[in-house]
Amino acid sequence: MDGDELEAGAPPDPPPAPPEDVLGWHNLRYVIHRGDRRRERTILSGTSGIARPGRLLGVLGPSGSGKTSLMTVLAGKLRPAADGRRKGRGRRHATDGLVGDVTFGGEPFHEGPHPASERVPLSYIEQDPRFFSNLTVRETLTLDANLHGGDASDVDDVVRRLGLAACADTLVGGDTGGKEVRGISGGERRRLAIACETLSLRCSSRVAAPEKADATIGGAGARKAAGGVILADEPTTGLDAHAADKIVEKLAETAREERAVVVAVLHQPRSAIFQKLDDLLLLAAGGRVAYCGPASGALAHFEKIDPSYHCPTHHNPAEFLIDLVAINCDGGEGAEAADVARVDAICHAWASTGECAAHESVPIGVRSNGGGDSPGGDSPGGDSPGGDSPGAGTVAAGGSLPRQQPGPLRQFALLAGRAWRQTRREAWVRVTQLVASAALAAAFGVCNFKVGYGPKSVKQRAAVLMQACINTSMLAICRSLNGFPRERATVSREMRRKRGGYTAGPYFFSKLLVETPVDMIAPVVFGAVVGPMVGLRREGRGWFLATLALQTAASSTLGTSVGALSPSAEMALAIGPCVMVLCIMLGDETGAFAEVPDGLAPLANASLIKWGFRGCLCSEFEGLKFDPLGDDRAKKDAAKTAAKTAAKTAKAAIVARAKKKMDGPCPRTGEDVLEDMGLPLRGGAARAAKAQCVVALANAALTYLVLRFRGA
Ligand SMILES: Nc1ncnc2c1ncn2[C@@H]1O[C@H](COP(=O)(O)OP(=O)(O)OP(=O)(O)O)[C@@H](O)[C@H]1O
Repeated sequence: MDGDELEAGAPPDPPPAPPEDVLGWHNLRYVIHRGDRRRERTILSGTSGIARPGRLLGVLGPSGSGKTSLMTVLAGKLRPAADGRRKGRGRRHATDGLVGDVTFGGEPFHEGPHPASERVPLSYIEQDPRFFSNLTVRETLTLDANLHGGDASDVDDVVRRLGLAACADTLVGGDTGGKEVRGISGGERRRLAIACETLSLRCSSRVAAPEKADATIGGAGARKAAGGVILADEPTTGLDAHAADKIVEKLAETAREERAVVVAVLHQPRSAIFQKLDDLLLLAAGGRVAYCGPASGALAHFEKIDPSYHCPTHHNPAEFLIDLVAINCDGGEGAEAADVARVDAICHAWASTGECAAHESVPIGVRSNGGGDSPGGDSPGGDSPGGDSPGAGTVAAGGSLPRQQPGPLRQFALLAGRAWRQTRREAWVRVTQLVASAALAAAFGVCNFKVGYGPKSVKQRAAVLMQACINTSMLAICRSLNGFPRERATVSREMRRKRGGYTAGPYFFSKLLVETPVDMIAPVVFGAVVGPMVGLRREGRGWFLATLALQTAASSTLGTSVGALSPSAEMALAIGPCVMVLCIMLGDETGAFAEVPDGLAPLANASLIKWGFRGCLCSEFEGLKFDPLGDDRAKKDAAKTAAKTAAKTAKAAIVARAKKKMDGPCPRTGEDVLEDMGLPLRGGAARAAKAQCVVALANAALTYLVLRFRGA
């Protein structure tokens, strides 16, 4: 078109046809080197293929053929790096290399400044999906819907569609930090995972226009945006045939109804499951592609390669196909060579097809309708539910925004509600803590009953206070080390969601706000029992209890920061107690555990035990009066005996002997004790409380930053 035509008002070129929402992977090559090149292992070798919207693609192949590795790459957990090194979480190897492209709608899916995965909802259903154990199925889905800006009608709909109505009010169960809670079955769990992803796709795909805000997918006033991508890694493993069948049925339905690209790795699916697959990707060892196209055309394709590759009637086609590309290493050299030759021939046959060439090219023909590139004459574009309207399934410019995603405050409120439910339903943990704390306090009280005000009571008081401090800290740190890292897997999945996810702040601070006050109850009960039994100074008991409560907060946040920094729950549990012992060593003001060298003294300021113990000491000894001949228990007994058996002079002699037995000279006041320890004589408890708050805030800030920048 020349300039004259433009000036004459000729219509401009029509905009290019929107790219079809096809997920493609092109020439993926993933090699692992173990130390040197001779120990190179090829996991994926030139793996290419496509998955179409509205269709369920089943990934089959013998064990070790690279199915999970491929899913990891598609999910973006493993990405090609410019220098060929492996990126992302997990173990790193010196020369690990992944090259190739993953595209969606012809655009890079994970790479580049604006990857398609930023606007296309992407879900990864793990083999063992994790949820909060003390929430019911409905509560889990409702929270998900609310985080996506959806409502109860969305929840009701997915509950019905995924067949979860019967267990909607059952606890999900499992272990997220407490005891193993009995809950829904394995199959229901997987269906719940699919329900969550369906909900996510549905809410995310809504058109943001206010007048259409309440339209549901497929209903008036709404149109389907990019249906999203669901990747399911072995969703049927460990389930009985019927439950596995149901899962695949639901995945296929989700693909159709949400117009999503659904890719599922399946292990030895039975015939009924194979029939439910729309498309099939068959991998041989090393991630080599033996077939990628409509499942209905697979058997014909192999028969075309060699008529002997004919699947006998009544034979499970999935098993037949997997056997066809499996290499039997136990059958002797000859048999193995024959298997290798057969698999080579099959993979070469696929590599020479036009479909394979189309899948390999980047970007592949995804911008066209793509209906003609399927083998076996079966046209995926033709029968794709999403293919009925050219406009349907296109991604709105800039992505279709979901309806009213909740802001941080709303997220905070929703997550605080969940934390509260989880905490409330773990009442048995709290009751156990309370009983254990009260029993421990009683034991302490009996062993140090009414220590009195004699010289010996100085050590006894200090010992009780130190033990109270350590007990409080251990209780709190164990609780958060046990709970926090375990729920990280669930939280990490939720936080990573592009839509309906939440940020570190609302999650962490809602958890802190709900759990910490509840965690404070047991130590306060401990202090309330120990104080009167031991005979701690009555006026100082308020500060004593407050110090224990703050100690709980500081220790909980220390536990969460260790949990956030540790890669796994097991490592957190290994590191946490060591950190606590270090805190005890550095924080012991009496020098009973260790003499901290001067060089390490600044480090001691980070010890929460130091401030907790100091707070307890100051609250106890400030204003305390001692009596060298007073009501020390030993002396009392001695004096009583003396009164009965001897005259006044004899009594004096006994008292003198008792005094001699005591440890050193008796201080006159608590301030003498504080002075000896180098502690402030006035207001020490308040200053220690401030320092405890600083330690707690520093740990909370560290946890927040780790969650914020590294994710849960
Ligand atoms: N990080 C790694 N280091 C070493 N080997 C690896 C690594 N990742 C994958 N492999 C190897 O690559 C091969 C493919 O692994 P992958 O888990 O993808 O296979 P799979 O087809 O999913 O197997 P299965 O069906 O048994 O689950 C396996 O032999 C595995 O041992």
